[in-house]
Amino acid sequence: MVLVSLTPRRLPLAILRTAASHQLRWSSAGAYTLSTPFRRPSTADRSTAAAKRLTQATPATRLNFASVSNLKGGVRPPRVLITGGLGQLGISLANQLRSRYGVDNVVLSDVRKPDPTLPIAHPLGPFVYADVTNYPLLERIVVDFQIDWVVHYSALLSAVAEKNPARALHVNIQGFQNVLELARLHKLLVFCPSTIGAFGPSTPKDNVPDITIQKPNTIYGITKVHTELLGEYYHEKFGVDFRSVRYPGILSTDTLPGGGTTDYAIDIFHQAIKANRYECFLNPDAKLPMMYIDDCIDGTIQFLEAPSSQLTQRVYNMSADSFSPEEVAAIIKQKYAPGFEMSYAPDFRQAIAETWPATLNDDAARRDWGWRPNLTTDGIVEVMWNGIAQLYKAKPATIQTGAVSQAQVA
Ligand SMILES: NC(=O)C1=CN([C@@H]2O[C@H](COP(=O)(O)OP(=O)(O)OC[C@H]3O[C@@H](n4cnc5c(N)ncnc54)[C@H](O)[C@@H]3O)[C@@H](O)[C@H]2O)C=CC1
Ligand SMILES: CC(=O)[C@H](N)C(=O)O
Repeated sequence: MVLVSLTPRRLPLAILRTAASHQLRWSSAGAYTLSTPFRRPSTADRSTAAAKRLTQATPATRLNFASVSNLKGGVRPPRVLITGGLGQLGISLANQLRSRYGVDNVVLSDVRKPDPTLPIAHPLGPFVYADVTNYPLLERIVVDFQIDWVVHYSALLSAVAEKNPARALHVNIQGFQNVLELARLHKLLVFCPSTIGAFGPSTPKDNVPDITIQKPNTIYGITKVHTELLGEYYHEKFGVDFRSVRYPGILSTDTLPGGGTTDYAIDIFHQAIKANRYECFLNPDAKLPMMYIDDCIDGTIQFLEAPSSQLTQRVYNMSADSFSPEEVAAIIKQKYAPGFEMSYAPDFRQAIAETWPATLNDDAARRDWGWRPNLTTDGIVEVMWNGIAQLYKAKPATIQTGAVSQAQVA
């Protein structure tokens, strides 16, 4: 894989190229508009390539960037920095945003070197090293690349954080504070996800609303409550366009989970397809909110592009469906692998799962910015099974399995 960095001198050319070759059009109103307004794809769409789906023109309605972002006059698409960009979510978001805004307008950053087997759709797009705890380095990237939006994905997830609390505090708290300060000084839109882990043992279990008791007892949860509160503070006090959603556990086929409590829901498919058995680190009835990655990424883009004036709050629950290990195992056994055997050896992650909600209420996200998931449990299991089975058929040698998350938290 060859990676190039985009220098500021190349930016105007990059923008022109983007406008010419992608879906951007110069409108009579004197603004670049995106001829494909964000459209939530139907389930049927999912058989076609994501990039193709997002670049098909539907000229009837047009998105003027001026209405959705901090861009002056809406004269160009946003330039986006994704921190933690090589993680489970960053790669998928970058693939979609690069199809939508132009490859050079989406800068990926991380502290690890991109592995050629990662499913990066545009490997020649800009990639930079950025430790989010290093403020001057982050500022340099924001200035050099003339960044407008930061999607701040760098974080240690629940299980990894619990094993290394000091590091989690540093990365999750210092990293976010750095991004917020940059947003204040350089007028950036900041999206930083929160999680179901921002709730705790005293939160109600079911149909959990946006505003409720939040007293998590994990380091991860504590750092995410800090994210929510500090982001809201910067919004109120300094007018920073801070946005956050509480993601549930996200399931993906071609990117691996980073060491969380919900990782079993991906591992189970790898092990079922390879060995027809799985030992789960949560109890059979540990029901948690879950979502397929396409819904997560589509919803995130929809939220990023929503006019700020439409948002009645800065942090939203975002839900698709909920299931427990025994429920997903039953579907696998019934529909895909009759001989599949599931056993249970709950570890410290069970104690974390017990403090998280089983179901979320996301009415406000649906009302304010039109959030709708496409897939519920049966659909999620179907795309996971088919997608991972396909991976093993196509290129088994390159697949790192679900054991990765076990190793990370050992
Ligand atoms: N994947 C999920 O199920 C959920 C994720 N989230 C949140 O979404 C965000 C992204 O999550 P994932 O992609 O799943 O995580 P991940 O663990 O797969 O990726 C995180 C990335 O951050 C990078 N990173 C670690 N320390 C760093 C540092 N000091 N500087 C810069 N980068 C650093 C890692 O190298 C990694 O590539 C996180 O904030 C997470 O809390 C929230 C709920 C669910
Ligand atoms: C739900 C999350 O935040 C993440 N997947 C984790 O399990 O830590």
